[in-house]
Amino acid sequence: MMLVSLAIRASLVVLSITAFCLIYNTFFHPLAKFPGPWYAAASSLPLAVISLLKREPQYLLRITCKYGHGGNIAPPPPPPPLGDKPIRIAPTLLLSPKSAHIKDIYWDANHNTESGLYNTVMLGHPPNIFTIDGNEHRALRKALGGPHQKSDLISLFIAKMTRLCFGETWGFVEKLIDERGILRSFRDGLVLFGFVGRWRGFRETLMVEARVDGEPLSPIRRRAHVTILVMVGADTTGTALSSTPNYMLTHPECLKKARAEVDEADKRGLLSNPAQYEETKAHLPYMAASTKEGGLLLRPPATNLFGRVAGKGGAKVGSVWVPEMEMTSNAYVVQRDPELFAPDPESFRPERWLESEEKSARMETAKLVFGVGPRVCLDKGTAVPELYKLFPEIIRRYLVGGGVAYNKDLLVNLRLRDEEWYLESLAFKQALSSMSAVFAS
Ligand code: HEM
Repeated sequence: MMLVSLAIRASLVVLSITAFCLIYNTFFHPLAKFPGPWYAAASSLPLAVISLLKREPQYLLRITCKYGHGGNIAPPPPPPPLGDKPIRIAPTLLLSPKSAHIKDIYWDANHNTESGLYNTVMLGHPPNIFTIDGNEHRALRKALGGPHQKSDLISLFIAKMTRLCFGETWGFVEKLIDERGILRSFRDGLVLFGFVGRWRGFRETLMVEARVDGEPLSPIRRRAHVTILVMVGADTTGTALSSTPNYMLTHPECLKKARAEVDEADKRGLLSNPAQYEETKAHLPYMAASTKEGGLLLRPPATNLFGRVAGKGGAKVGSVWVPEMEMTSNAYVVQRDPELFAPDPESFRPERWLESEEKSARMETAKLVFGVGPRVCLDKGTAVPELYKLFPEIIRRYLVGGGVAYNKDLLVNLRLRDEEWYLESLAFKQALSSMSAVFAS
């Protein structure tokens, strides 16, 4: 009996606290005046559930069209304008739909504190590059960044694909495996990562914060950072790499154009082996435009909510003053702004990048795919060249055909285009391995 009455009392306390929070969040919170769905204002749980259902980018796009004009108006027929006012997508979080506001949120050092959205422990124990602030963050970027040589990897990838597709095995020894299942675990964890980050109550009350102390680059921290780099670098780049072929395969006319361009440049001797970043930019404009359009614009691999906390005194986002709360933008939303990408913000149309330099420059300002400001992607400088180099090489070496539903199940059928090139590269590799055998003995 006593237990029952205790349970009833506990339930009443929980209910009262919940009711208080809902009422406070909806009517008395500093962000109460900002438009947005009522349930988003009341609790952060709906956003967490939407993330769990894997519908967040589409949801954000829909509600920015509906509420981003400063009021609750019905969206006009397509393409609906995004509006230019920040909207409330969780009790303490505002989302700005306008690309013009990206600089207001991400560039000002005064707002360079990352919001609680990052505190999920999924990207390793804090403090890590995503959670530390100020000078320590700057020093860590310097230590973790640095020049990389990716051309060798492109050649290696082409060689591996050739071997895989044309008779030889991958071979465990050469480690073409997901070492210790790191990427699989990362991907498996993403759903929870998104859920925990968005549901503030869970994050702040139920999560036990684990901290690893010591110097920024102590051995244990260094290992944690390397794991972060592998996780955040490989899956994003892989997604961007597969999105462009995905679009190309479903738009055969684009694939044909790209192939003609690559063949022509190849015939004129303009491409090294493998094609270099500068060569793609200079001689393969259509190919470059397709990479920008598919893997980076329409399917930004990181459509996360990269929240910042407005610093002391608040932040001016466009014409709106935001109090000292969390604010964010979203690549999937701003990169579909009909004002910049009209008349077809949803279509895969690489030609839009080739219409005029002025238009292209304007569209570039909407790109949030790698983040912006002091926390811009650490390895953007090598991820972009990698994208520009690999796909022309695949087109150059293989005939690509296949069917698609979704990147996850993208099946590609590669057929060798140039038998002679394959035999030559095989002979070259054999010569190399006998040479190394000689050196080893
Ligand atoms: C197409 C590929 C990639 C995309 C789309 C991408 C996207 C992003 C985005 C949007 C951010 C900003 C997050 C924020 O505002 O907090 C970011 C940060 C970061 N990225 Fe990337 N990334 C890519 C490749 C890579 C690679 C290859 C690496 C390294 C191996 C890497 C390492 C990092 C790190 C360490 C940060 C945190 C930087 C900081 O907070 O100072 N990324 N990335």
